[in-house]
Amino acid sequence: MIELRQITKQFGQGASAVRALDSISLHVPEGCIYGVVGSSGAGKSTLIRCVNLLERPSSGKVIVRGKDLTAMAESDLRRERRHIGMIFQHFNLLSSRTVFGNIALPLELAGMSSAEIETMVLPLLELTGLSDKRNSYPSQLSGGQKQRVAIARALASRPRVLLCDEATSALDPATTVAILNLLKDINRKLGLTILMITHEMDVVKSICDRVAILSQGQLIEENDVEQFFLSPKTELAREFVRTAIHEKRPNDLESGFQTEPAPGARPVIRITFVGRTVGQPLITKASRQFGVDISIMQADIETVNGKSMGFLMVELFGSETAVDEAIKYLRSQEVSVEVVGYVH
Ligand SMILES: Nc1ncnc2c1ncn2[C@@H]1O[C@H](COP(=O)(O)OP(=O)(O)OP(=O)(O)O)[C@@H](O)[C@H]1O
Repeated sequence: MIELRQITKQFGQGASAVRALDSISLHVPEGCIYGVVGSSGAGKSTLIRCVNLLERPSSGKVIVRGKDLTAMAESDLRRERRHIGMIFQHFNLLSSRTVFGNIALPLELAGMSSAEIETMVLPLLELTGLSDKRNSYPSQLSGGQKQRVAIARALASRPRVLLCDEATSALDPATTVAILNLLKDINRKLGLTILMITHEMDVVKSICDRVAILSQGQLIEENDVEQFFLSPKTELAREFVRTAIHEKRPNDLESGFQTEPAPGARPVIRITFVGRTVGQPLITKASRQFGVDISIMQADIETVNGKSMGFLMVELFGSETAVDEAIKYLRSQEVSVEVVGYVH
């Protein structure tokens, strides 16, 4: 549905030039909720603004619904943009218009009659839970309600794609959950493809099907969200996963932790698995079968895109051979096993 091919964006020239995006290619399949995460300055806003050409890439192609936007004349591009809705961190509502008036705006600009507008806006008010607020002004609304208006307005022109630029970053945690649930609901009910950029891994954990990591303008890792949580490949991805599962670093839990093996040091391993019940029998089996004592340093069950995932960090006590055998056994099971270090 959305395809970026080798997108590069450079701001400025010469010595002061900033390469905000460096040859980014990604594909967002139809109906997918796709999250792009990255630290501040990684290029997230530039990336999402390139999708509807609010920012024109320096090179590369942007293909949405099979059409190359980068090759379009301005008038065709304006028409095509109607199929691409967008919401922002600070809502961007018109303060002089009511909730109804804000949602109706794109329809008025498209030249629709009042009767047509009414029939389109009323279901959107209902979908976003705003029916009782139709005559309120933005200043009378909470942040969550303002974002609901922005979502309804973005949906008014019946887009096939919704771009979300840090849509929950200005909201408190409970309101964030409500807005994410609304986006998931819209994705399911309308089959809308959603591309969201965020610096919050909790957002990815809650609703995304796929995720990409942006770092210094480059896309360094991309995966199905479950696989991403099971086995992140880069250090930055591991760090993002750690924040999402609120995992403490082993050296904060145990003194004498080190990353390199040493004689007499006990391995610390992280076991990640899908499903609530997988972890416990495996630990018991490994312990019994190989005569290894297993001490749990931390354990957590998280819901990742609707599925339960378990995250265990354990310390293994036993002879070197027994410990190696136990790790080998765990690796042969349907869990992800990573030796994160050693404790003296
Ligand atoms: N209009 C511009 N002119 C010059 N440099 C820019 C412009 N817009 C962005 N940049 C630079 O491009 C890089 C990426 O910025 P961008 O805003 O896309 O990052 P971001 O990941 O969205 O960051 P944040 O999370 O802090 O908003 C930064 O180094 C930024 O300073």
